[in-house]
Amino acid sequence: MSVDALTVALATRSYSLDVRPGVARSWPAATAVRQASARVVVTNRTIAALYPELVAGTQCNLRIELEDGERYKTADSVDVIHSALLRARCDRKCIIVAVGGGVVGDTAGFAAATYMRGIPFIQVPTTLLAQVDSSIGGKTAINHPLGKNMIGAFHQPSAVFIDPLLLNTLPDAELSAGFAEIIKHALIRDAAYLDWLEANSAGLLARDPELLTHAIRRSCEIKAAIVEADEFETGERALLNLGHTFGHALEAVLGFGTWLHGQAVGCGLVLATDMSARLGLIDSAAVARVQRIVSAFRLPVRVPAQASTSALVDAMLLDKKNEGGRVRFILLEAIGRGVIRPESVELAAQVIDAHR
Ligand SMILES: NC(=O)c1ccc[n+]([C@@H]2O[C@H](COP(=O)([O-])OP(=O)(O)OC[C@H]3O[C@@H](n4cnc5c(N)ncnc54)[C@H](O)[C@@H]3O)[C@@H](O)[C@H]2O)c1
Ligand SMILES: O=C(O)C(=O)C[C@@H](O)[C@H](O)[C@H](O)COP(=O)(O)O
Ligand SMILES: [Zn+2]
Repeated sequence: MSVDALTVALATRSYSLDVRPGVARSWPAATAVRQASARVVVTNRTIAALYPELVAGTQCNLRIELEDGERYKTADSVDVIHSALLRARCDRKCIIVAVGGGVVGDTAGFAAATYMRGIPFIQVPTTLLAQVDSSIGGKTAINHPLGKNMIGAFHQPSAVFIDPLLLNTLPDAELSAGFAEIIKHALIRDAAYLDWLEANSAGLLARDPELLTHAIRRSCEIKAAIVEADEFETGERALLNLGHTFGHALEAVLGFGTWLHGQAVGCGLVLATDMSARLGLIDSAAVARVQRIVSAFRLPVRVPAQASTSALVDAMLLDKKNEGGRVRFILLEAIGRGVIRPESVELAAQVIDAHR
């Protein structure tokens, strides 16, 4: 496996994405960590049991273990973090180190964004999904009972340590979930990457280290470039939401944690491609192809019966991309080329019904 450092170069500052086997252990050496008044590791019980050396020891002044799961990506968990920081008298120079998947990263990141109006944090992502997507770009959020990621802030990490070796312990379903975001990156930006993913699905699912490292690197490059161009999602960053208008609605309607985020996004990618075909933007052969690829990575492609179409449409009406009462969808003009368009929810409802 190769050694790679990528950079996210924002208008105001830059930070590195260090992609390397074993790099997770070097988070205490990061400049931001060395300069901090105290180091607060936020993780969950599963990670703390699997990787005690990453989340304890002399490098860590305080460790906060959250409950594991999407249903704990809540205001209560943020309160647990804030209360622990206050009890330990942490000042504005302390740093939060998020060691975990997207749930830990989003929750700890939002706690960092809001504690004393903002303290620094770094990301040590431990799932494939977090390594290719959620640890990069500074979107932090918690869920509200009425909608996904409804309460949040843009707060960029000071550094990201991406260690592919941590994926050895990841359950198969969680690995597959990460591929939903990877397929998304290919669909919006890089047709050749999709060809490569299609040709290498078996090796990637078998966790071939060379293939996995290539996918992590390519996805990080795509996400970093989009975030650099549009940090606060005033334009093209919304492309990273391909599959999410449907996906977030599925997560909320099924109940947070019933489907993994990646599973909901996988199904959402098929629905968004079908919607694009119905609008004449893309060939209908693309729908069958995207469905085949999503299935090959062991992700769902059918909308479950318990999520009614009307409930899904109601959830889509709450999407953060909506403007002036119009639902904005991310669609495909071609494989490798995403586009953002307001469209009717009636068409979205037809698409949902066609994929029961
Ligand atoms: N901020 C963003 O830009 C962004 C992007 C994509 C997704 N997200 C969010 O990320 C969340 C999903 O993240 P996720 O897929 O990482 O789920 P997750 O954080 O729930 O982690 C998945 C499961 O794997 C376990 N786990 C983590 N690392 C492990 C390891 N190395 N070995 C064994 N088990 C491990 C976790 O304890 C958990 O049970 C969603 O809430 C989603 O909304 C945010
Ligand atoms: O970074 C982004 O921008 C994304 O949209 C990445 C998505 O994969 C991620 O799930 C994100 O949290 C969704 O953002 P939201 O604004 O729709 O809540
Ligand atoms: Zn996502």
